[in-house]
Amino acid sequence: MNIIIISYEGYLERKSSSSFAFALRRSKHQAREMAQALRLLSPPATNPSIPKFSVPAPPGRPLPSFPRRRPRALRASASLPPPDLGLISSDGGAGAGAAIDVDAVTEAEMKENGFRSTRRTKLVCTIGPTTCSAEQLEALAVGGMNVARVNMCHGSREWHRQVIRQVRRLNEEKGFAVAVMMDTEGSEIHMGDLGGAASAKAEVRFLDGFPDGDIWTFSVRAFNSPLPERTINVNYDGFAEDVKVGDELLVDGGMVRFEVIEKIGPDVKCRCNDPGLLLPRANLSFWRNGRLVQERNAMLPTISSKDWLDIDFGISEGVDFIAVSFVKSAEVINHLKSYIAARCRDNEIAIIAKIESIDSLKNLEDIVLASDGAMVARGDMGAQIPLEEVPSAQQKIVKLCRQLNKPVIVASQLLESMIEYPTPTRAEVADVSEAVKQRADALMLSGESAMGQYPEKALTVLRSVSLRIERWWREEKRHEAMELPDIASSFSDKISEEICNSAAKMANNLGVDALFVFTKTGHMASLLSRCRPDCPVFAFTSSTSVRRRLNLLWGLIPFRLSFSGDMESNLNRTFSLLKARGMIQSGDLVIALSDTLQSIQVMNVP
Ligand SMILES: Nc1ncnc2c1ncn2[C@@H]1O[C@H](COP(=O)(O)OP(=O)(O)O)[C@@H](O)[C@H]1O
Ligand SMILES: C=C(OP(=O)(O)O)C(=O)O
Ligand SMILES: [K+]
Ligand SMILES: [Mg+2]
Repeated sequence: MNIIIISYEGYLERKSSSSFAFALRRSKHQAREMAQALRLLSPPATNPSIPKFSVPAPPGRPLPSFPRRRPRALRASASLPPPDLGLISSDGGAGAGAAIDVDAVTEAEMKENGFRSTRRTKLVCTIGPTTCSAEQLEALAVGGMNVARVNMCHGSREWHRQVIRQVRRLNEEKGFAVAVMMDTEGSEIHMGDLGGAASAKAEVRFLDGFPDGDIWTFSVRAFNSPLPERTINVNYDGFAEDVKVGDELLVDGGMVRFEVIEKIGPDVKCRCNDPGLLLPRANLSFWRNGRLVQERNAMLPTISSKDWLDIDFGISEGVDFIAVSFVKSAEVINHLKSYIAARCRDNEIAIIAKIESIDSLKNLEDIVLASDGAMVARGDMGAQIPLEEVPSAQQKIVKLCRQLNKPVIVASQLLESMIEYPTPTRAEVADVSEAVKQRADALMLSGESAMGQYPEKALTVLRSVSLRIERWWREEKRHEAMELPDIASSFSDKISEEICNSAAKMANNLGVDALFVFTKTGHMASLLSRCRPDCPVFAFTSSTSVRRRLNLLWGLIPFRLSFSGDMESNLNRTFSLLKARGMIQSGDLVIALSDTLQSIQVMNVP
């Protein structure tokens, strides 16, 4: 099949020469004439002088000129208005059956501030005891939560089921498009549940000026509740055999530290060296001579038998993402993907690899390539590599994911102090800004939203810092010259990639208001997001699940809309639907792409 590109009045389209004559519609008459003039309709064998992908300029025709945009009326208030919670998929008066699904929060934000200033960085909130009610979930959705994460380390399956269904109900009834991410427990070592207590304090006192830490027993024995005083259950049977006297035991990535002082059968006695709060089911790791010990626990499978049951549960509840804890190699991701493909009709679950172990850093590129996205899981990573190496690992992972076109989430302790206090530290704000400057796709709250006292305030901080830093980036015009390597695996993908790279560049150079992409699988939308263009990307897809998954990607505003292969009618319908809802205005300058036609078109909204 020979590929040609036709251009007329700001419109470029890719067509196979065989289907070209049929596909031409009346409105493209000029392009046909032009193509004929250039003898593009004859096969290249007889026309070897026309190189592939050359975009011929119409002879004697001036470049299309773009009327200047009308400035958008900006209102003074920068705060997020309450969303219009009306019937969201109504067609806005644009004709029966012409419905479009729009996120209620985004719609309100766009009406208020114009779409140039919508937030590009996506926000993930871990749901826990303080945020699991319908009202609290709604408050987070209104506050900008794009993805709700449930952590299978904690809570019962029934509890998670209620949360997932509540999120779905909110989406259906109130017009949100919050995606659900299930995070596996993994088979790493962790503490038991503290016999029901919310937390316990491990302390260090001073006797005659010398530190004297509490002695705690970490045991693999099964206890009847209540647990004996200062006793912690450990979930891994090999624990007591694997640790040695003198080892350092890190709880929760080093938030509390102990030294192993004695082993008595299944009991390991430890003295607290660095005091802190012990939380139920906190992760445990042990270090010897300044290095992480990975003995038999390194042989445990990444996905435990309990994880497989959780994954089945996630599939049956229709989660959008599964985040896999402590990934060591690409193999486990491939295995999980084929498991899901065999059980899930349209392969509708995206797999996020959590980068948190030494092995995952060693095999980073293979793992990221095999996955649909990655998470910089700084909590456990900080217990596996020296803390001072975490920031450079983060930067490396974020950069690699962008290059390989995989969404990346920066997670853990972004606003840790807000678990207890209503205001973040300056250092936390700087950390959030750094992740936004690195242009990560998403930021994640853990304890801040799962069990903290100020979940909505923490989300507000993420939202406002993201908006401010993104604006700063645009105002300073600091287009970073990141090399985006070719990633296409087929010729057709290569075309999509070139179209998206060019469209993003054109969008910046022309100062367009928005990129529109009509996408079936979301792939072309992801390629646009990868370019991090200055303007927002409106992604139209006919699948509700693709739409929810696109919610994780930087700069994308996903809409659900059924569309045809006819770009002209798609665009006309989309324009009138969005205009009727007050989301775009006549005169807005738009670049529209389609992945079925592999086309690119520059135009003003009529
Ligand atoms: N479903 C839940 N039920 C109870 N507590 C939870 C739940 N999810 C999270 N939490 C609490 O929030 C804290 C932070 O969540 P997260 O970072 O996801 O877990 P972890 O601290 O185990 O890595 C947890 O330590 C736990 O105390
Ligand atoms: C996100 C992380 O994983 P989890 O909260 O499940 O331990 C982390 O370790 O940073
Ligand atoms: K987890
Ligand atoms: Mg972790």
